[in-house]
Amino acid sequence: MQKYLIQGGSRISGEVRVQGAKNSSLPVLAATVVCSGESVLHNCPDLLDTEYAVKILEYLGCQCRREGGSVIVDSSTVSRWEVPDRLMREMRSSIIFLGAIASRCGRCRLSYPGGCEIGQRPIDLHLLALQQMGMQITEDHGYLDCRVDGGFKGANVVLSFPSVGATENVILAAVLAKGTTVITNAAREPEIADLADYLNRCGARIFGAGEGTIRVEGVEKLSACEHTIIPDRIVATTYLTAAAMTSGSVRLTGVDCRHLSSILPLFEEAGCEVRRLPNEVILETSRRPLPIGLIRTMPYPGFPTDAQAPLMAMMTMARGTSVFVENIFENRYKHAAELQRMGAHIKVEGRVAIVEGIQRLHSAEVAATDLRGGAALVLAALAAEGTTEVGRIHYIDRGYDRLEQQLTALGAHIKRLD
Ligand SMILES: CC(=O)N[C@H]1[C@@H](OP(=O)(O)OP(=O)(O)OC[C@H]2O[C@@H](n3ccc(=O)[nH]c3=O)[C@H](O)[C@@H]2O)O[C@H](CO)[C@@H](O)[C@@H]1O
Ligand SMILES: C=C(OP(=O)(O)O)C(=O)O
Repeated sequence: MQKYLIQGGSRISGEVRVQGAKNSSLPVLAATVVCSGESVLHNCPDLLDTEYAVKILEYLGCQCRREGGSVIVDSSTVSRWEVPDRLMREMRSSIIFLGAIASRCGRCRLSYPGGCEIGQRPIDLHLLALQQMGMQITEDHGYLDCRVDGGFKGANVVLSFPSVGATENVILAAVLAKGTTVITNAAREPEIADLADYLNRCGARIFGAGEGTIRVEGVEKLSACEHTIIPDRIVATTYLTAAAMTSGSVRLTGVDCRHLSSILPLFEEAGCEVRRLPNEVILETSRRPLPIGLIRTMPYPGFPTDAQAPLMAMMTMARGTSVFVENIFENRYKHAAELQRMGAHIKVEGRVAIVEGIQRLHSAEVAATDLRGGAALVLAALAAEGTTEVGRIHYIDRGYDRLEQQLTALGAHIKRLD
């Protein structure tokens, strides 16, 4: 298993172009199944998860190729409607293929999705909504055998929680449905709006994506298009944190500041100077971070759960105490125990974590527990005294495109070892 060796103490400084968003590229790759023809997806990050999505597309019969930062998918040759268990288990986003395949083929057979263990992550909201739209589901030895005889029908879908994945699945079912679908309490994440932008370019009629109520008028046919994936707001946060923890300075290019509106003020609260330009953010600081009183994770536009672990790493070395409340996933503090190995003072009680900042973290042998928890350990190692070994970095490879190259260019001492 590969690991990182990170010699801490260097100031992170320089410019980095932020990759395309994992959480946009995965549903958009799944959505290519409902659009016949060749989709060209620019700014599509090169990650383990996008590789898995491409493997699913190829299994379904699509022709896929990568040309630099773009992935090209020709879905005119889709010939299968099932996803094997080994591919379903590789990532959470595999479940988004359910709406897409059933929409295209009227049938779909797949098992429960895998991915990082940060909570139970049921798919009840996805299944309930798709059933309301006419899907019949039979459970068969761990597989879901799904049929939509006569195709999906528009429905009024009320989500009891604004689930990102359930909203995406309903949109994919609704674009080719007969009639109109209204999603109430839809997720408002920018990645939902990006999925809708792609589909609308292909001929879909989706209104209100990015808001709490989305209306989708079903159309007969969708034709593939060219689309550029939005920047990754969590990766942007990770690089900002690296600079903030090392008294450094970083200029992020290719970002959308609107997507960082719940995040940038927290860096200011931590004492960093933050400048917002149209597609850039510059962060500078020369001192240890100040504590950020209370950080509660919330659905967008609130503070994102995916940024909780990186910010916790930063607060371990703040000049005071901070409190985190994780409201989205019930088991998303696994990184706390690893940060403690590096000297961090963290007390976890259910959904609350109290982080008492210390002067300096020290090196240790630690292991990534999930994607963002792994990123938090890399950040802690950059700021720590000595050389830290971060194991199980395949979790980090799920979501970060060339992380060590980018950090090296910013002045970090980081090596990947086999
Ligand atoms: C690929 C992708 O886009 N992943 C993101 C997506 O995950 P994902 O789409 O899985 O997250 P959801 O918004 O669905 O989950 C939020 C909460 O709802 C619960 N829930 C969800 C569906 C369901 O059927 N039943 C149910 O109870 C989940 O267990 C969780 O507690 O949004 C999360 C919340 O912003 C992010 O952390 C993930 O990075
Ligand atoms: C939890 C995450 O992703 P996924 O939903 O793909 O597991 C994440 O990106 O932090």
